[in-house]
Amino acid sequence: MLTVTDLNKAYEGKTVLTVPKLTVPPGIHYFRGSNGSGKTTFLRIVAGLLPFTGTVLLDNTYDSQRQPVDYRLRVNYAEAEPVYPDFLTARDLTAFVAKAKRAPAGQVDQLADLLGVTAFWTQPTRTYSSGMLKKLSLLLAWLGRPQLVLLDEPLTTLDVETAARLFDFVHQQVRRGVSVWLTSHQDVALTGLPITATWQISTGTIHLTSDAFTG
Ligand SMILES: Nc1ncnc2c1ncn2[C@@H]1O[C@H](COP(=O)(O)OP(=O)(O)OP(=O)(O)O)[C@@H](O)[C@H]1O
Repeated sequence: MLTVTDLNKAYEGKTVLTVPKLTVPPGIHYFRGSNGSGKTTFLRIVAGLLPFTGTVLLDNTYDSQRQPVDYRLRVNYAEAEPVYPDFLTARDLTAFVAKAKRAPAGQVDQLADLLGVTAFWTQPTRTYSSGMLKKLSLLLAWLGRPQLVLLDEPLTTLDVETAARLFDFVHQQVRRGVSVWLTSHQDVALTGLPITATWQISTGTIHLTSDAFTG
């Protein structure tokens, strides 16, 4: 469903990631790697948020750089450590992203209830704990009708009850055909999700480590 070709990413002239060719089928994909290996860089590239050279193509149709609007309607991303303008509330940010992502009616309320964001809906984000910021970022990542949702470290700072509800919801979405990629320094088995394949990011590139492809 997603193909990466001739990817090269450098920061300040120093290459951190080189991926000659990578094809990731639908399903739940786990990207692991040590600190600084390039997981966030890779997810941000796939999310269409970082400049790079090469091609990222969704479903052999949507090029992240040539058709950024169509592409980003289909690929959503939740940051590992979300940062928002501190005067905005969950309600403000959700309204903005819901419009951009063309969220269907009722979706915002459903997700806000699921993730417990309703409890601090009108508070400015400067008053949020790290877990509250995480819940908001996870809500934003499901808005619209994404085909691929990228979750960077979804387990960190999330309370156990919310995590259970989130991963139950993720599993439902996967059964409906949505693909999910995630990174985690914690045991990914904690998500309870059936992982399609695990990928290792190291020495500046990406390799498949286990190939279940059961999805
Ligand atoms: N804005 C930046 N400017 C310069 N170098 C950067 C920048 N962002 C990341 N890097 C470098 O790119 C490499 C990959 O970083 P990245 O954040 O993608 O790693 P990561 O695998 O997500 O790490 P972690 O597990 O610690 O979150 C690191 O060497 C890092 O120092």
